[in-house]
Amino acid sequence: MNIQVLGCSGGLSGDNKGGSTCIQLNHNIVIDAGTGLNQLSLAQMHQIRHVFLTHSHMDHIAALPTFLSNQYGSEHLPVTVYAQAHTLEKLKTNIFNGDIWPELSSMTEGPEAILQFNEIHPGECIELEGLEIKAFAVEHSVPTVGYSVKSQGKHFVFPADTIAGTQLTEQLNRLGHIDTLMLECAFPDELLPVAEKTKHMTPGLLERALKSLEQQPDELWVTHLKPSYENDLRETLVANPPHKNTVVL
Ligand SMILES: Nc1ncnc2c1ncn2[C@@H]1O[C@@H]2COP(=O)(O)O[C@H]2[C@H]1O
Repeated sequence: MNIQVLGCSGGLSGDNKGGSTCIQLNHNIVIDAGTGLNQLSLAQMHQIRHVFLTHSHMDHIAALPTFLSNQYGSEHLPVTVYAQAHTLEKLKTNIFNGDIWPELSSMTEGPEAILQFNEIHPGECIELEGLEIKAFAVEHSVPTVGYSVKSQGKHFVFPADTIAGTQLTEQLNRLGHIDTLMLECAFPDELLPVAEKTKHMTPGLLERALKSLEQQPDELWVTHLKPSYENDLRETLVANPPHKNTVVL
């Protein structure tokens, strides 16, 4: 498994590195379609056939409409977008509605058929090209799933945007040994009330979530730092790493 984090910022980062959430699992599968997707060349974008969405928030879908339009002319159509019913419905109603962007999800015949939606349910496992991709429900401000990805004996887990709590602990414990856990940390501890309201992590909550696990992952990737607090969060996480193998992305 050669995972590439194309973007993992919790917003518009104001630098030229990465972008918002997009994780490439192999040459044709990504999780989320944030602006990090723009790290790929056009030829690489044409290879992408499967997009697994965690939830409907803009920083996770921002590049999806323009990415799909880039697919005209690609040889490998359609692109399948996997998401929960809530996310698919919001995309149809608010994005692919003929006003903001063409109604791509209704164009199912002929050369315009570049997109198909595939509803997924928490607990469902999809096998694609030697990867086992399993969705699991997490607690966020809109219906959200994380993904567990197994391939070649390795286990990568991305709980997406979420807050520490019983649901996250139970889901992660159920998944067994994790090689790489990619957990978010959006706000500093001083903004705990905002984190609680928006269902995100702070360094303190991240530490609490890790301590609640029956088994520690081999390594922790920390993501989704909100740009306004990024420097502060990096300092805190480097000074007090929540795990012995912590990488702050
Ligand atoms: N009360 C709030 N205070 C600060 N930021 C907020 C508030 N509500 C929503 N947001 C922002 O809106 C964003 C929506 O996407 P996120 O959940 O990633 O993160 C959220 C926050 O960055």
